[in-house]
Amino acid sequence: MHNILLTGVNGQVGFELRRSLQGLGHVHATDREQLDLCDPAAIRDMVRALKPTLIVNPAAYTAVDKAETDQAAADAINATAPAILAEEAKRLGIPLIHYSTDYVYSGEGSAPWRETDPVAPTNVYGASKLAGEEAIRASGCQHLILRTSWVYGAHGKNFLLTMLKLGRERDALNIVADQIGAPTWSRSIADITAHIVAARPDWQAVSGIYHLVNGGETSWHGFAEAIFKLAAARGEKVPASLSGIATEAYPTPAKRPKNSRLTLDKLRDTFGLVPPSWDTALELCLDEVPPVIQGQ
Ligand SMILES: NC(=O)C1=CN([C@@H]2O[C@H](COP(=O)(O)OP(=O)(O)OC[C@H]3O[C@@H](n4cnc5c(N)ncnc54)[C@H](OP(=O)(O)O)[C@@H]3O)[C@@H](O)[C@H]2O)C=CC1
Ligand SMILES: Cc1cn([C@H]2C[C@H](O)[C@@H](COP(=O)(O)OP(=O)(O)O[C@H]3O[C@@H](C)C(=O)[C@@H](O)[C@H]3O)O2)c(=O)[nH]c1=O
Ligand SMILES: [Mg+2]
Repeated sequence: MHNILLTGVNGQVGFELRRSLQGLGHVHATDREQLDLCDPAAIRDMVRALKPTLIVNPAAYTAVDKAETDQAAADAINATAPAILAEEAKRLGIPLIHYSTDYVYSGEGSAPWRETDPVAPTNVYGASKLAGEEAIRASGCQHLILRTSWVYGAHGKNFLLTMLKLGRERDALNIVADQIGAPTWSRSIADITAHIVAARPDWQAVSGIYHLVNGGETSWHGFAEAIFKLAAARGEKVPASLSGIATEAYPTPAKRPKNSRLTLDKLRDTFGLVPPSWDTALELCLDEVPPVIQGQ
């Protein structure tokens, strides 16, 4: 029976982890009020009082554009907090499961990234997440760093829910078509995390970085097309026009990688786990988002 310390329970992945980790032990789920990750002493006190057998840390500073002008906060939550969790995990001799991002890669080229490829983040958020990864590795604790991408779900702030809302409000949408990656359902991330824990791996032997995304690839424009196809089929209003545009035509404070393709070979070869394709996951997720039909 595990005694699991879970952070960021109100986030997309944290919300699903609370559900997926049940049955593996007691889940001590914390939100920002119960455990403020900007407070290193609070993190240490919490871990030392709870004496968990596993720490799972999906909490993060995820506002990519805001991070460009808010680096101190991004670093505190994405780099310093994981460093302290890792130090405490090392002291207790327990594993830490942490989440990272496709935004650690440069985005150059078109070949799918492998976990061993060089990293070169192009924005503050990506750099802060990379610093978190490095601190965990340097701590020497048993760890899984699960790099995911383009996370969405029925809860929280994400591209799926933004598209459904904009689709109701606007007749025309322009969406970037030259950033390629895998939209990933928060539930897929949580379920696969739970499968790994349930398999009781030799944590020392499996410690390292793994990609964990839904299968296949598309652009944000392709993702939006799939969302509106499914939304239209259930009677929701969708935009009359959906255009694919170049990244340069959608200026944002943070630079985003164009190539976010991530191979899943290591996850499959190590744990025998193969996440569903992104379009299958999207259909399953939409089943849980109630349709908004105007005039009803
Ligand atoms: N979202 C995405 O598209 C992607 C996410 N990832 C990574 O996956 C993981 C999960 O992301 P996701 O679930 O989408 O993130 P969310 O932004 O949905 O959730 C993050 C959670 O972290 C919490 N948090 C932020 N600051 C603090 C703090 N100081 N103390 C305690 N809690 C805090 C937030 O709390 P509050 O609700 O109070 O703000 C929120 O509940 C993260 O590591 C992220 O970097 C990787 C690739 C893509
Ligand atoms: C709303 C909107 C977005 N876009 C583009 C901007 C961007 O390139 C893409 C996605 O927009 P978002 O604001 O969701 O992007 P963003 O929040 O940067 O998403 C990223 O979040 C972090 C936390 C990660 O780790 C990444 O994997 C990735 O999911 O769509 C349009 O082209 N048109 C639009 O109308
Ligand atoms: Mg976002």
